[in-house]
Amino acid sequence: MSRLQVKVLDDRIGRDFDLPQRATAGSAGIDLRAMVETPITLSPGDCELLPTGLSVYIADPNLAGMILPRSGLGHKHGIVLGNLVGLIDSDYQGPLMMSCWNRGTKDFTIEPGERIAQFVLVPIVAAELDVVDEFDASERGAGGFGSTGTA
Ligand SMILES: O=c1ccn([C@H]2C[C@H](O)[C@@H](COP(=O)(O)OP(=O)(O)OP(=O)(O)O)O2)c(=O)[nH]1
Ligand SMILES: [Mg+2]
Repeated sequence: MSRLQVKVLDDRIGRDFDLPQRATAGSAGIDLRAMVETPITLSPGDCELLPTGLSVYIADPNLAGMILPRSGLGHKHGIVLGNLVGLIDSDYQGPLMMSCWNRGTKDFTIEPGERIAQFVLVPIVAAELDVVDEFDASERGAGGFGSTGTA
């Protein structure tokens, strides 16, 4: 288990709402709460930047954070992320924000403290770019975008 530094920016966390945590011991993600002041209704197509009430400092450049949708909200209600996936740099120390997008067909109301997305830590391979004139030949070469067929 790794450690992650977190600042609580909203005093309702720890008082009215638990600090975000894993729903089960094996959960990959930590659910993030929408720390809005009042319920917010997203009409179909609406996208709002919502605070999590937290900032995190990952510190290790070999790690990054990702904010991902929750599958139940995404599949059943069309509530996903406006940036599809949020990527959190290891040196970012600002407020952790969620871009929340209603890609569905009905209004959806988010209550203060509702868990609407999840945070995961992932390893990063930081590569330097080596400029070359030719690549060593590979089996695929430049084929892509369906070049191998579907069967
Ligand atoms: O869903 C997100 C995505 C990003 N961030 C924060 C953390 C991240 O480290 C920073 C910058 O994100 P990114 O690099 O994706 O955005 P950018 O548009 O390239 O901004 P910048 O020029 O600041 O890098 O914004 C969030 O809080 N939530
Ligand atoms: Mg950037």
